[in-house]
Formats: sequence, structure tokens, C-alpha cells
Amino acid sequence: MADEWQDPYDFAVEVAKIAGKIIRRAAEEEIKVNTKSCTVDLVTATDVRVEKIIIGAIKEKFGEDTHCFIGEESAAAKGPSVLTDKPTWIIDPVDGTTNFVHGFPFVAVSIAFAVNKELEFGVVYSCFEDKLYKARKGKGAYCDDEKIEVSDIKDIHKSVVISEFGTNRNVDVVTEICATMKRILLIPVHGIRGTGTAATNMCMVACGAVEAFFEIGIHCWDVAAGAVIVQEAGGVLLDVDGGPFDLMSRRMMSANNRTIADRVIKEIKIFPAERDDGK
Ligand SMILES: O=P(O)(O)O[C@H]1[C@H](O)[C@@H](O)[C@H](O)[C@H](O)[C@@H]1O
Ligand SMILES: [Mg+2]
Repeated sequence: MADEWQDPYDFAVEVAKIAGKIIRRAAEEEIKVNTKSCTVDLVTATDVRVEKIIIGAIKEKFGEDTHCFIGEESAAAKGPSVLTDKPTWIIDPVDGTTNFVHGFPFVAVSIAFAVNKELEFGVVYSCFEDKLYKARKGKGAYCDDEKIEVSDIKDIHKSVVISEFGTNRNVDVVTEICATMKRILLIPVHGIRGTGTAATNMCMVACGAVEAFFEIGIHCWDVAAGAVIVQEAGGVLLDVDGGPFDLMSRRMMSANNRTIADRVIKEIKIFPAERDDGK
């Protein structure tokens, strides 16, 4: 049988690179910043423009009506992001918008593709580093065409863990996040890091630079592409309570193996986050 999704996969790589070039160029000009859910949840004219360009290019290539889209910047206008069985593109045009605004050089274009509610491939282009991460279900994960694998560390004391503070400034949530970070530091681990973009963080797990990345409050478009990349690199993808990963739950734990994941999970205090699909 012909490989049905190879063409969309190749196209996603192409489009991600084009989008990244636009983002790099936009960073040299004046950046117009607005806010979304709160004063620290930023969006720029580039986020909106790049999403339109990506979706426009996909529609032109594959037809207006055959594919569905869940995009960070068009999501609010559409209401809850419900994943159906139809071929669906899940897009974050600028993952790491705060980084982009401040010139902190970790900004990624994240494009994932799901069919029958299963992720088929993911592409993450870290556009200032000029690194392209990609993976197709069952076919391995790559960075710039070189195969990548998670680290083989099982001893938590020899691990580096990534987490982020996110954009929720509710005092109880911030307190819980800080307390969780403190507990993980005191295990002790070698260090806690964060690039400010979930998509890039997941690629750091996938290429073995860190052992785990978890976050509560991320959205499906932040982690959909990274989810395929981590798993295809040999890693595990879970809920922050150790149960199965749910793309719409806004909770995600990715790790090089189950031993590391379970040890970090022990220290996570879970706080509520409204689901992406409104369920
Ligand atoms: O809004 P963008 O697309 O930049 O994405 C988010 C990041 O991906 C999170 O890890 C991160 O913690 C932040 O919540 C950030 O907003
Ligand atoms: Mg994002």
C-alpha cells in the first residue's frame, strides 16, 4: 500500500522551514505584542501571520475541506479544540512567544498531524538554532536527518529535568510549581533547565540532552509534535500522574524511560488546568 502520509510529512518539514525563516526575519523588525488570557500570555502579529501562512499553504496543497486544523492562534475563535477522526493538523506557529519577544533564542515552529485521533508525525523547527526535529510513527526520530535517541540514564541523581513556570500567575499555582521544582532539585538531580518552549524541551528529551520534561498548563499545540518525536526517540510519554498521556488534558510528562518518569512524578503536585477540548 502506498505510504499515505509521507507527502504531508515532507510538506510539514518544508512549511516549518519557511515559517522559521519568516520568524527569523520578523525578529529583526519591530515586534507588535498583544496579550491573550492574561498580561504575561503574549501573542505577536508574527504568531498570527505565520499560522495563517502555514494553514494557507497546507490548504492549497491538500485541498480546503479534506483536512482539519487546530492552531494556537485560531483556536480561541473556534471554541474548544476537539480532535475528530479526520486528518488534523495541530499547529503552534511560534512556540516560545515570550522568547521571541525578548530575543531569547529558543523559538520553534511545531506542526503535528493526527488521523483517527492518533498522532502520525511531528515536526519541530527550532528556527534560531536552525535545527529541524522530526518523527513519523514507527519510523524513528531525527534531528537534521541524523537519528536521535533518548539518554539511557536510569539513576535520577544523574539526571537533568526540564520544567517551566508557564503563564498562570495564580498565587496558589505558582506556589505549587515552585514547591515541585524545589522537591525535584532536592532529590537531588544534576539540574533543572527550561528553554521556554515546550516543543524544544521535548526535543531535548528526544536527543538525550535531558532525562525528563513535564509541564501542567501546556496546550495540545505545544506538545503534539514533540509527543511523536519523544516516543520515536525511545522515550515515554505519560500524564503527570503516571497514567496514559491525553493530548487535550494540558498535562504532560515526557522522559527517557519509565524509571526516571516515575521518580519525577512522585514529586509533582498536580493543580487543575481546564482541558483544551472543554470536556
Ligand atoms: O505560548 P507559547 O506558544 O509560547 O508556548 C508556551 C510554552 O510552550 C510553554 O512550555 C511555556 O511554559 C509557556 O506557557 C509558553 O506560553
Ligand atoms: Mg506554544
